[in-house]
Amino acid sequence: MSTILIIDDEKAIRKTLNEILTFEGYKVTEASDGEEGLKVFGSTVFDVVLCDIKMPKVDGIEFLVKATELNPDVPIIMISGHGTIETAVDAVKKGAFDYISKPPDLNRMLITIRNAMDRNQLSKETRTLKRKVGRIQEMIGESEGIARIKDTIEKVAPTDARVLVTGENGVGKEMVARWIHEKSNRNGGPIVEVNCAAIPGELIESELFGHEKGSFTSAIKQRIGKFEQASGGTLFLDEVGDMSLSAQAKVLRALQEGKITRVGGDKEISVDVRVVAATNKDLLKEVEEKNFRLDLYHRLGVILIHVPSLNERRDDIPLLVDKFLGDIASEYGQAKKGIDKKAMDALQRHNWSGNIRELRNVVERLVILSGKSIMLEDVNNYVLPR
Ligand SMILES: Nc1ncnc2c1ncn2[C@@H]1O[C@H](COP(=O)(O)OP(=O)(O)OP(=O)(O)O)[C@@H](O)[C@H]1O
Repeated sequence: MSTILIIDDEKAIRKTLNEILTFEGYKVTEASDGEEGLKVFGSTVFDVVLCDIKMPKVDGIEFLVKATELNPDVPIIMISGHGTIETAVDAVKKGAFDYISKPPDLNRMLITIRNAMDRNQLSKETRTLKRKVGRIQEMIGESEGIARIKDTIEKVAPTDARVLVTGENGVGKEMVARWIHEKSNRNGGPIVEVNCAAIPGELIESELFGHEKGSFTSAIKQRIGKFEQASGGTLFLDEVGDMSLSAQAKVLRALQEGKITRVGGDKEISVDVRVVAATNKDLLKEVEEKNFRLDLYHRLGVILIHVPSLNERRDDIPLLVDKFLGDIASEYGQAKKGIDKKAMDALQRHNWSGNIRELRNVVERLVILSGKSIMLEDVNNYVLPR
């Protein structure tokens, strides 16, 4: 059922609009001023908002500006009273979907709402399409290790089971997480990534759970956290081994109860999120050293997927080299370069230290520096022995 938020300080108007729209089959929520409107808007996603311009505390324009910052996708229709038409036009310039005049003409109002709903639907579809176009790359590899991973992904993706992906840097852990999401029933929803190592300890909780305005010095406005953003989809916690113990405790609670509380807030918000985590650390060792909670380890690692390093799956190297030769050629707008068998054998035997990213860099270097075709001597010259 499509949802509408009505914000108006005049009770009679709210009541009338509510009755009409409920009769039309919409689910309606009311707020009596911009401040209350922002609170409700911040905790629920509506399809359309109807907002009066002249209101006490936070007026319609202020609501529009703040709400658009919080979620630019929800169309907001301004309700303009006598003398606020100019402001209404201004509001449209500021991003409002449209405006209707008070007292509203019933047909025009319903058409405007229908159009707003259509635009909302369209932007949702565009997002889904964009996700599909920006599709994740194919997972290359026929080695036993990769075949087992692909098989596990097929089995676990459609369940909501949590998965912990382990392996060295650059082995393809993120790719595994993206495929789990892609093959799951949540693939219409978002996959939201958090790199726990890249976020300073004191900010991680606000990053994950969001914060209310003023909850700490730099919290100048309300912010939705990654758990909420990922609702209906998948949350990918990368480098989970680097998360602080206090954030671990909150993540554990979120996983146990399916609820989060924003930093500085007191309301519990339900989230429907599947978590896939990844780490290059030995988490059980981290548990022994008291850097990681055992209970969280068990919560995260229902299914364990270990991605082997490149040196442990040498059979895949020729396939990866071939794929990169193709990718690089199309990036450069050139014909795909050939590679001599001896050169390929040398790449396959090479002692790789930096996994797939290093392999790709090496292939790119060879494409740039070698002649018509990549020869053994190019590999000897341009790939440092280890
Ligand atoms: N099997 C594969 N086939 C093709 N490309 C791959 C494969 N595995 C990884 N890649 C590519 O290698 C790069 C590194 O992969 P990814 O980011 O998934 O690794 P990671 O283990 O998550 O790395 P990090 O530990 O640095 O987060 C990416 O560009 C990815 O597309």
